[in-house]
Amino acid sequence: MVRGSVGVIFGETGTLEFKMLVSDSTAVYRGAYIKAWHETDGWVLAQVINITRSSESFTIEEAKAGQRKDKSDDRIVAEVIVIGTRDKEGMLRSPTIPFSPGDLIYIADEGLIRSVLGLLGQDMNIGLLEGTGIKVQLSVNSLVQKHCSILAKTGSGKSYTAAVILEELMDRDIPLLIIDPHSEYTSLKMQGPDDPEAFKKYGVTPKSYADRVTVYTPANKAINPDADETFRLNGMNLTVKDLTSIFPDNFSTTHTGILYEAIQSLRAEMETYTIDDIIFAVGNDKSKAKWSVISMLENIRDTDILSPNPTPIEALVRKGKVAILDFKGVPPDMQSMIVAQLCLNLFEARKLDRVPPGMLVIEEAHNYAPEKGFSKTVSTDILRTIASEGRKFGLGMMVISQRPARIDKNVLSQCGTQIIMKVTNPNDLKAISKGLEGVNSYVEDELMRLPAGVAMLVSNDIERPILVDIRIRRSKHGGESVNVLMAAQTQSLPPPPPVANAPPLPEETPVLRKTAPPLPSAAEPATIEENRVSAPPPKRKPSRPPKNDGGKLFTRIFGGGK
Ligand SMILES: Nc1ncnc2c1ncn2[C@@H]1O[C@H](COP(=O)(O)OP(=O)(O)OP(=O)(O)O)[C@@H](O)[C@H]1O
Repeated sequence: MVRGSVGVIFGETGTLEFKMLVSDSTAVYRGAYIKAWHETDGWVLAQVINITRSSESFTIEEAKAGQRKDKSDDRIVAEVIVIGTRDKEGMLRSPTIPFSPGDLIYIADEGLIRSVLGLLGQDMNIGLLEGTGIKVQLSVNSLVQKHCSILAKTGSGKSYTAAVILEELMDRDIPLLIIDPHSEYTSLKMQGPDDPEAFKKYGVTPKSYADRVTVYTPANKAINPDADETFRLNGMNLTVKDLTSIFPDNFSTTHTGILYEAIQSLRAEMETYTIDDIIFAVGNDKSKAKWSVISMLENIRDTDILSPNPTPIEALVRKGKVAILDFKGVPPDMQSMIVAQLCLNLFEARKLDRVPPGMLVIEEAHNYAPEKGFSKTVSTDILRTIASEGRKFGLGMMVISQRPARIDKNVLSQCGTQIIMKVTNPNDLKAISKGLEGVNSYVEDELMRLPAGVAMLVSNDIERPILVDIRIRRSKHGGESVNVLMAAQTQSLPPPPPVANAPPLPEETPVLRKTAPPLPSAAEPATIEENRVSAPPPKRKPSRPPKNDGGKLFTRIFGGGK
């Protein structure tokens, strides 16, 4: 065999595939990029998709001993698919006449791999082309403008990979707004543990992003003490649509009619009005149905998410800054409502250039933009709009989910870059391959076997799906799963249930009360925002005697009520 070659083409050949007799069992592996000289096209890039090894020459003695002395007769055969070559105009071409049996095969060099695959981006370092030392660098513009999805089954490395991309975007001062249902991204503030070898391998250094990241809680600091700020939506001059879109299933036509009349009368009377004013005005209605409307409005008011001092979108989306909306302690239907309102504000603000171009990151996207037939949420429409129109306004979206089959197809299909990690659920695999060009049964097979930390990258900018060994995070990873056994063995037991004659619990049990969070202690001075939120405007005279059960939503959020 000629020096440097790893095999020879043999048997029946085609223009898109051929077989190769491998000369050295360690020289090529499944997925390896190789090159073959083609008589008309020159060097052509190809990839090994399967390898088999066979031997019929060993003796019974060798088999009995479980050892073979001579393996030199083993026949190692690789199945190869042709990727192609770039012509003078830079177009990808594959040969039109078959490869020639007997021609030698070599390991492909970096230049050929980069140019043929289209790995010419110079921006974001997300890792290494699997099995090589070649850096995979994506274009920031393309990834942000044309949206991106990260899909994988749970525990395969979605949030790790997302954080790697977010770090790269932060290093380039791209504003980010992250919807974080499980407090996984707050650890961007912390530097990752030192692992010199891994950092050297991927060409990065550990880093904390604490100076860029602000964590917002739509609940309060008693529920989420790690948050930096509270997040509030506008509670002034709410329209019928604003209110009914919060919990659309609860408002019938009659309820909407009552609300409409009440708000009309308020508008005729005053320039600005609060939700308490609306409750008061609804109280003047003559019908019995008003009590249901009042109850629903009180439920909305009691969540505390509405405030006369809402968090401005301009504070969340700023050059070089990252806002994390940490949904810890916020019930799911409230989360969708908040995502809907927030994204509407974001889209409007971006259209009017009130905030800079940036990226909206949606974790657990199947909950906020579910596919028809799975569930319905108020946030789907605006997320669809951003997916289809965001690009025009420089508003990108990163969609992250463990259930690709359950995400709205209109949203998923708009993502120009797909990063897919291990997926085994057949419906999810089907959803992925349906939505992507260039994903065939070989690719589906590959997806089921991917090890943690390796992703398949499918992008408009890259000629065919590639596997990427995702780089180490610069910041600390926050999505570690809980070691149940260790927790059970080390954590102290919860206090025993109260005995019959035990004294009642104090009136304020901080974590459970949301409408009146405890005042901060002297050691922990409250921020201005906290004071603002914990002291709502004086309420008008109650429109009816308060109910003892505290309202349905309140009960749902906090369990049994008082
Ligand atoms: N590129 C990587 N390098 C090193 N470790 C990784 C990498 N990707 C994932 N991991 C490890 O794999 C584990 C699971 O990753 P991650 O938390 O990102 O999974 P996930 O898909 O987001 O899971 P979930 O759906 O439960 O949130 C983590 O403990 C992480 O440390």
